[in-house]
Amino acid sequence: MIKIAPSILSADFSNLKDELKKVEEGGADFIHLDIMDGNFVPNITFGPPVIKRIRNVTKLPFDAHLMIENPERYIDDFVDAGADIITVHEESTRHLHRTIQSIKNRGIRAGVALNPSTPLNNIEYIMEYIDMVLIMTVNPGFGGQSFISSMKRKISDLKDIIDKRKLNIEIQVDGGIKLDNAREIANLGAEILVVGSGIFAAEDPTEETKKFKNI
Ligand SMILES: O=C(CO)[C@@H](O)[C@H](O)COP(=O)(O)O
Ligand SMILES: [Fe+2]
Repeated sequence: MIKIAPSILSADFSNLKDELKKVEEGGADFIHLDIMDGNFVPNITFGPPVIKRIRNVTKLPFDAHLMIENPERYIDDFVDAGADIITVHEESTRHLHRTIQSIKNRGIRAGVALNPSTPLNNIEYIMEYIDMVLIMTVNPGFGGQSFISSMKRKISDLKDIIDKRKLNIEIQVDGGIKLDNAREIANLGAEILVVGSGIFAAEDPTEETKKFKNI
């Protein structure tokens, strides 16, 4: 079954506890946390203190998507706050291998995210060290954008590479995923779908999460 990671970027921040409960009840597999620094991306969101607070209100694993420059400076803070997976952008650090090592050394899962224009080649030599690749299907920074259709080929190319090299890597896809394109994206090889506005802008996020689980 497809794994669903609701992104709280589109949730009601004044009522995060209830928002988390709603998607947990709907069968969400992860909580996707979009961390933005106003530098790597134009938007600013939240950081470790918020994560630490919400860690107590759900048992779901926290999937932290760091859209920040030089994320190596903050790995320990995010692990200490309760992140179970940390994904860093390939474009955000000069020393990707070292950054991945510092995530793995803390005993959690490491992912690498690629902006739409970043080729898969850029992660060729570090793939054996990571647990997940996040294919961005919008430009990072905001929820509610449209899926960039040329990313479909990127997802299936990544799936081929993983299969050919027999790597143990999950493919996560993030941006513009709605009920009407989710099945197609899953069929290309995506195993974890991040859904923000598609769940939290809906009237009933619990029911919407169930629908995504059943695509
Ligand atoms: O990382 C990001 C945006 O930078 C995403 O996780 C979005 O939050 C997904 O939102 P939708 O496109 O599903 O509304
Ligand atoms: Fe994200």
